[in-house]
Amino acid sequence: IPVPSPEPLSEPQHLHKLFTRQDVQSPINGSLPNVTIFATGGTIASQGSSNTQTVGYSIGLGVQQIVDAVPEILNISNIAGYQVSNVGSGSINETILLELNSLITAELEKDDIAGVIITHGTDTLEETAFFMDLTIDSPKPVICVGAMRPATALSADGPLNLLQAVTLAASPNALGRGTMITLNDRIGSAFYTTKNNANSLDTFYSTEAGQLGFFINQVPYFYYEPAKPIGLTHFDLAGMTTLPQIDILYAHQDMDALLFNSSVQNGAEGIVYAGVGAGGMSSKASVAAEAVYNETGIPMVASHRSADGFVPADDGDYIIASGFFNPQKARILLQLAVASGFGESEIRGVFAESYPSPGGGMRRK
Ligand SMILES: NC(=O)C[C@H](N)C(=O)O
Repeated sequence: IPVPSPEPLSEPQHLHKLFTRQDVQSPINGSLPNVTIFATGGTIASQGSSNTQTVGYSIGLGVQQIVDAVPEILNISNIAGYQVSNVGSGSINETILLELNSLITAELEKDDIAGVIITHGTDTLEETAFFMDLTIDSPKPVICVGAMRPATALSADGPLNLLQAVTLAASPNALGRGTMITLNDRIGSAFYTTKNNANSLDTFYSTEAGQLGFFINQVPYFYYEPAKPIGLTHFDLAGMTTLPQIDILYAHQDMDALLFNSSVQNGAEGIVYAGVGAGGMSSKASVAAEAVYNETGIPMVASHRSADGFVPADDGDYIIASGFFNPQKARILLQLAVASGFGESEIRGVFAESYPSPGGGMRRK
């Protein structure tokens, strides 16, 4: 198949409204719901040099091309699109998150909008989805979608994923469920869903609390009535233009004790560490972490490097337990809490609310 050679875009290109409903070839159908797509890049916007290339491809498709590849979506919705960025999701940053938040908030306030979609690389999609779940206060659906194969690949998954995302965003059944992640027929909760496999199509398969529903012949089927996760804290980002630096440190055998100091010296205002087991680290790193905490008072959150699991409240520890949150989600939560000016006990409360923690706090000092 002929493949154009796209110019990879390395820098985010913000706020280009590429098309409106009027620009789309088919006339606006007043009986269809309106859905707006916010495109950020990722594999769903990528092309390879052949139809068998599934690694090492380049980002280069804009939102208009992504939509043009799935004309069927115009049978179920009127579509508008914004190109917010066109980057691999490892390059999504606070600027893009804040822009997405304010654009989506404004879009969902419009009476004639049924829901919105974020097209996104899958690598960090769960972070953006979690961020939106915590910061967008609307019953209308926010659907995050991506692809694991580039658009040029044999059996590319992006087109059907997009069709399902649009179906979901336009579905009355999706109301009141917060931000969702959809990929490969599955509908997952942004609060709990995690990327599980670096390469396979079913990467957002999650075994525990994350699964909300499934597409059956492109009809979204939900297992439960609309519900919000226990402990979801809403953060109001009005007027916020930056977010604090929160670092993630990865624990391992013989973990370097200086990592905590380096983070703080580089400007971190909070640290999450991906602990061994249920939030552990080497004794020398532990001594260093506590010294940094005593000196700076910055919040430190223990998560787990294992793919799944739980870090329990440890009464008496200065460290805040992440509960069910993996390191990348704990980082988003800590970032929003620090950005909101929360003190340590409030931050502790925000984490503790999402898991069983008798007494509500863990810190004795
Ligand atoms: N499947 C993907 O979308 C991966 C891609 N590297 C990303 O932007 O996250």
